[in-house]
Amino acid sequence: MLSVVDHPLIKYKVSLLRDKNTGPKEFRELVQELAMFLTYEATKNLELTEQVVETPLATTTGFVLCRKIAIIPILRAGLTMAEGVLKVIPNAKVGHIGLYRDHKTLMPVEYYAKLPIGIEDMVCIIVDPMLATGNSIRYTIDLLRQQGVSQIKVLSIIAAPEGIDNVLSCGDIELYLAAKDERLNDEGYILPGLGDAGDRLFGTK
Ligand SMILES: O=P(O)(O)OC[C@H]1O[C@H](OP(=O)(O)OP(=O)(O)O)[C@H](O)[C@@H]1O
Ligand SMILES: O=c1cc[nH]c(=O)[nH]1
Ligand SMILES: [Mg+2]
Repeated sequence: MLSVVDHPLIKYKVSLLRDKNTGPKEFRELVQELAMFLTYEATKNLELTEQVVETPLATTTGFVLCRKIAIIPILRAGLTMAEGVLKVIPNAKVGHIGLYRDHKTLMPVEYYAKLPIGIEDMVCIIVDPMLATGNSIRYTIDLLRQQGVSQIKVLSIIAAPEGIDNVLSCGDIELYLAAKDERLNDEGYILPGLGDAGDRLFGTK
């Protein structure tokens, strides 16, 4: 399932993010805000159970989420998105997956993984602002499935068509995007994209 979330504020904020003159402070704030918007859309179908709640005046029916949520940021750039998701779901667990792309093969290289105990029963939300070839997200989906996870949502800000096809071919995935771009360039960067998200977030270039 693919959803390119169509909203004027998302379009406006993605445009600011793309701008090469947007500095790291504003860039980080925009990534967090866009993650919050995508979370709102991606959590619309979460299951609830009823729970009695006492207001100061009466007893009424309230609701709680049926299942625990785990946010899975792909390092480094996913970390800032995770902060945005946590603002909306503060009790979520966080499982970190450290990946970098080999510049020649464009395949992900794992350097860290720490997942919450009991993750197999949680709804997992993978976050990474850039979906280029899709290999990093695909690797993370495979890793989660090996741990027994069955419900996976993916939030990404900008995606290339090649990466979208790659991720959707994993099957039984909900993919939420803020923008679908034109293509990848020869170095595997998204066009028009926004450049290197990790470097812009953390000032490493
Ligand atoms: O869809 P893919 O082709 O796999 O590319 C996307 C990945 O590339 C970037 O990470 P990068 O490897 O630059 O590492 P970084 O986040 O540490 O900068 C980005 O944050 C994604 O994780
Ligand atoms: O365009 C791209 C592709 C991968 N990673 C990025 O940060 N940007
Ligand atoms: Mg990465």
